[in-house]
Amino acid sequence: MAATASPLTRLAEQLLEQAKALDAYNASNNLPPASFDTESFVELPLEVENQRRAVIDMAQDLKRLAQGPRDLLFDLWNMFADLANFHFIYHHNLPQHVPLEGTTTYGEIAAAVGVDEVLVRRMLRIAMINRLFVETPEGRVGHSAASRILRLEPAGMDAGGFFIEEMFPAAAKMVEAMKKYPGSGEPNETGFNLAFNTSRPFYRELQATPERVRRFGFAMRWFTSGGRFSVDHLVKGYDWAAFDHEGGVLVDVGGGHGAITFALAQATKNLRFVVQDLPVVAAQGAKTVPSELQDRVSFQAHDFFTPQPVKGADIYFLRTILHNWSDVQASRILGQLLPALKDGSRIVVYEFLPGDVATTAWTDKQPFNMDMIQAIGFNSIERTASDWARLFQSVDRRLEFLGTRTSPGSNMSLIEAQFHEDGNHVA
Ligand SMILES: C[S@@+](CC[C@H](N)C(=O)[O-])C[C@H]1O[C@@H](n2cnc3c(N)ncnc32)[C@H](O)[C@@H]1O
Repeated sequence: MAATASPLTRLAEQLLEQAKALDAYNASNNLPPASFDTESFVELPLEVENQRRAVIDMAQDLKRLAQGPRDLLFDLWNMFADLANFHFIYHHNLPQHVPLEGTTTYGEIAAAVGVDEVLVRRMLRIAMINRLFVETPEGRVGHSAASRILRLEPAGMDAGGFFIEEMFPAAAKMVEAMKKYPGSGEPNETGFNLAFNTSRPFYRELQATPERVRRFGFAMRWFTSGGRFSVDHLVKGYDWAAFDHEGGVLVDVGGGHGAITFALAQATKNLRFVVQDLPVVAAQGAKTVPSELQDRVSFQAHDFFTPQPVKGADIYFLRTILHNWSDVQASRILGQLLPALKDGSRIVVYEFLPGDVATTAWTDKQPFNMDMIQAIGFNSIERTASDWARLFQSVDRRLEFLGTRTSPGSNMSLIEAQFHEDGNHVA
């Protein structure tokens, strides 16, 4: 009698099937097979994207099964080492010191950044285990696909810089902050506040240093590029055309440097956009409006804890805003919109949406990563669908929660509410 396949073998067999499907997709589209040298799986049809996700989830479990629980624990605990290693790479901007094509030596990199060669070699070899950079058989250094992205896309380094220089120090202080301020929903009683020795909330603290504002804004823009993060999911995932008429207005509340507004403006013809943010952000963003959008896009300095100055807009749009604020603060932000709303105005929120039950799928983890960021830096929460329903209902009975929707292949979700002047939608 044949022995029943073990979980390890079963998983490996299932994975093999999906991996072959991915290879077949590349081959039939004249794409090179996936490798660490070139970027692969950039834009995929939904079915193939689902196969890719299945491979990732199974590979992750396969690795963990093979590791066993002890190695799994060490892997977890050593994550700080990888982050410290990346900090070195970020600080010395090492991707820029490795040529796009061809290779260089550890000595040349060390001389260029003014650091000891042995130290540079140690750091790069650790990075190589994470598939950043490669060492040739001759002992020279070149790019991997991932480090090449960091060389070609400075905003990718900004994204890394935000994680490593803002959130990583704050993370180390999260538990201390929770002990010092038990149950706090205040934005200035966080790990970030202890790490940076400031009483200002994260975004206010950044305002004091325009370079930190710039880096954060560029990071946010970078997060809208590519795959499951692509802004295309938002552009295609909502009926913007229904509002694209003469006189239609969308207010992008806390719209940062305007990345989302620019994408929505490109996809519409008549809709006008007002991007609101704190003064330094709004001033930086205003300088970047593409010339063809200048008659429909404007920036405005506005604190969303004060009354909304644009009255009667069709849509008040908040992307990754409310997740940075506890329920008490988020209710205050929504409350400042109320006097500006007209009958039928929509509040459209775009956020990560963790499921209401636990998951072990690695590809479902992003909303949970974001939830950790909220706990570390903001004393806030990444809300589930039922949390959103509760939040809107608690703000005002005239707000009808219309529900959530997630475009296939997207890792963010749309959450929508509508204002009814007479409150008659209430059953
Ligand atoms: C996570 S970012 C999101 C930016 C943009 N919505 C996006 O998705 O790219 C949060 C934004 O809220 C802005 N912000 C924070 N506090 C604010 C306030 N009190 N009034 C207006 N904007 C604020 C920040 O400056 C930042 O641009």
